[in-house]
Amino acid sequence: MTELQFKNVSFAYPDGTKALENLTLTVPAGQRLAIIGQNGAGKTTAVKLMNGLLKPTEGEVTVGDWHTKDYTTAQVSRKVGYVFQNPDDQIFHNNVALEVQFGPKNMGFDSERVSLLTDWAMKVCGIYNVSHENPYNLPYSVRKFVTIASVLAMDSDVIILDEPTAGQDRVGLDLLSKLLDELEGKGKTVIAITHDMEFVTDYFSRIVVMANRKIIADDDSERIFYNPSILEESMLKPPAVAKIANLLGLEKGILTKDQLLSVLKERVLMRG
Ligand SMILES: Nc1ncnc2c1ncn2[C@@H]1O[C@H](COP(=O)(O)OP(=O)(O)OP(=O)(O)O)[C@@H](O)[C@H]1O
Repeated sequence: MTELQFKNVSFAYPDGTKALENLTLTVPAGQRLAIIGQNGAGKTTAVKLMNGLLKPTEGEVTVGDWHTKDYTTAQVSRKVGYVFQNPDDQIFHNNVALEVQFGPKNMGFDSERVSLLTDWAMKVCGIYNVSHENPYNLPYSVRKFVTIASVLAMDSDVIILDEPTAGQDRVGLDLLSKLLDELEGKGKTVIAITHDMEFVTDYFSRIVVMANRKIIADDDSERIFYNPSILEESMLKPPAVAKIANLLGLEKGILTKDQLLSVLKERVLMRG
């Protein structure tokens, strides 16, 4: 199992744009972590450093006992899979099964392992029944699951999901929820970048907030979404449930629909 570490990491793009300043972060193996923050805060840059697509300008990024700067992107991505925000940046086969098989085949896995991983990945991503389709004949939301399956099939210890809920309806969200449980059961680390605050509060116990190239908070959702200074600095909007609870003058810490309902029911019962 693979721990990820950033030690005093800064990064500037070749044109001189400073995207990250002095990030220090440890993600233990098997953890589920959400990275949130305004546009341009540095989230995508940070995860590209995790899977070796980018190398730190200063500081160290380690994946297990590897310093990413000593390894190629192909080598690091065997340990840290990255599902891009836009599936169309990632799909290049004209058949779903071929697309999902490509990674494990390319990694030299034997044919039995390729077939087991491909079948498992297509099933958990709900695309088994479209395995013979051209991905480009499928809706965006399903293409996104094709790219998730392609990364899962490579069996990396760490999986990064960039905006997984974008364009997903209730069916897609249910699938994602089951997928997260499945990955947790397998001991995989899952790191999601997202602007979907309901998704964060429903599924992630650890949240890293980025603003202006830095990590400004690393905590649970209650301490983040009920902390006005973090919300102001990051310009984040709390989930709708927290806003409603606030308007109703309910106690702090309510973040999910279930929590809200149970507090409201309790109050109704107390009145009755
Ligand atoms: N290839 C690039 N060349 C130069 N600057 C870049 C490049 N990619 C990103 N940047 C800049 O780096 C900074 C951090 O961008 P990044 O994409 O990491 O932010 P983000 O938090 O992921 O934003 P978003 O939520 O919009 O995806 C921004 O100022 C962005 O304009």
